Amino acid sequence: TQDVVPRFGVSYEKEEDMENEMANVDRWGFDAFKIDHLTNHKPLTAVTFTILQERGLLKTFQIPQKTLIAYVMTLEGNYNKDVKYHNQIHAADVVQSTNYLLSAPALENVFTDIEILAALFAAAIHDVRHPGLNNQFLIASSSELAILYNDESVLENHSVAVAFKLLQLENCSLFETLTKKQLQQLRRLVIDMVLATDMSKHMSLLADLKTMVESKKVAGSGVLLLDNYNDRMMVLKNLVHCADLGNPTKPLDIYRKWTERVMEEFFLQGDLERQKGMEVSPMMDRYNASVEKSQVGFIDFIVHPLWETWADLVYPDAQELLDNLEENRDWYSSQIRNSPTPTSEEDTIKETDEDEKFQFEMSP
Ligand SMILES: COc1ccc(C2=NN(C3CCN(c4nc(N)nc5ccccc45)CC3)C(=O)[C@@H]3CC=CC[C@H]23)cc1OC
Ligand SMILES: [Mg+2]
Ligand SMILES: [Zn+2]
Repeated sequence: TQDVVPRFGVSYEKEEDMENEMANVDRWGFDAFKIDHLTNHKPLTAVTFTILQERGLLKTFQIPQKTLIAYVMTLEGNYNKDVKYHNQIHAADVVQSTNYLLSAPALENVFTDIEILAALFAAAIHDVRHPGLNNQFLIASSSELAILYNDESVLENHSVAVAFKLLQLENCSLFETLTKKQLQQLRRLVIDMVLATDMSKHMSLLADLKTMVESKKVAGSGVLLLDNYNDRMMVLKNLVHCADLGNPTKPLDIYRKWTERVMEEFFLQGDLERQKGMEVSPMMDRYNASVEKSQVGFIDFIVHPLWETWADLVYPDAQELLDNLEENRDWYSSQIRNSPTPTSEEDTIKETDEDEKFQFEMSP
């Protein structure tokens, strides 16, 4: 008999609080931190189980509930709880954000069930076993992982490999009910989407998205027409990439918590670089950082250009997210400790030069 599983896949004490928070699972203001607290650090299992169940994907692919729970619990256990940002709460946030973006009216009936399953699975696994250090550090320190992956998307390759390895564990064979062809298609989609979360691919991904928006083909009903595999793949890669870069588009109180965590993680890497006599990476020197300036630069150079283009693609479905982003950018800009207002022309120029320092080139 199908033994009964808990409503959200995991056990929790406060029934009412859990139901109230999970009621927001389809909203952009969903608070993954609250679910982390209510589930005793199992937010990824709760979110992934609830969303796959809600989309009817377990039924569609005949996936037993207990197999899904066993797999995602194991996956969640392979996220590093001591890492401040790239942990299971970030994974739960990206799954929930990916689900929201997939639900845009402009994308209704655009993607197949296998593509939707692949995108949600890619979001769930995309940072598993993240060490709290970036690719540049792993490469510069000749880490085992950089040697294994020849300096190419080291973290992203590692996360995909670990996630697929976990599928071979006892009672974790999540995709055993899929046909050989479905599994081949899913594996290709997942590898491509997770590898596309490597920020060194950002500029080319955005360029492809811009090209598509310029030549956007829309059916009469306003739904996007994606009539070939490459276009569908490119939109899915950008969708998960947007979810991964979604923090600044969230309600300010949630966004600020992500900023606090990512800066803690970056500063710990900076401490390690300093200890090892390496050059301390930009934004990672706790003794010489402006958190607010970093966020304004991050939004101006990376997040806004991407989200502005995404909002064009799915117009008008992402307008509220773009508004949040612009409001949040203004808030962080207003928080930049107000250096004395420059009294003359050359002071103004000097201050701008100071800001230049914050735009460092994306790694090749
Ligand atoms: C909430 O706040 C953050 C959340 C995530 C990240 C993440 N940052 N990054 C990098 C992206 C490119 N960066 C910048 N590039 C260029 N040209 N200019 C910049 C100007 C100002 C700041 C950054 C940059 C460096 C960091 C990752 O690689 C992580 C892993 C994957 C996705 C995003 C993550 C940063 C946050 O705040 C800075
Ligand atoms: Mg990543
Ligand atoms: Zn991520």
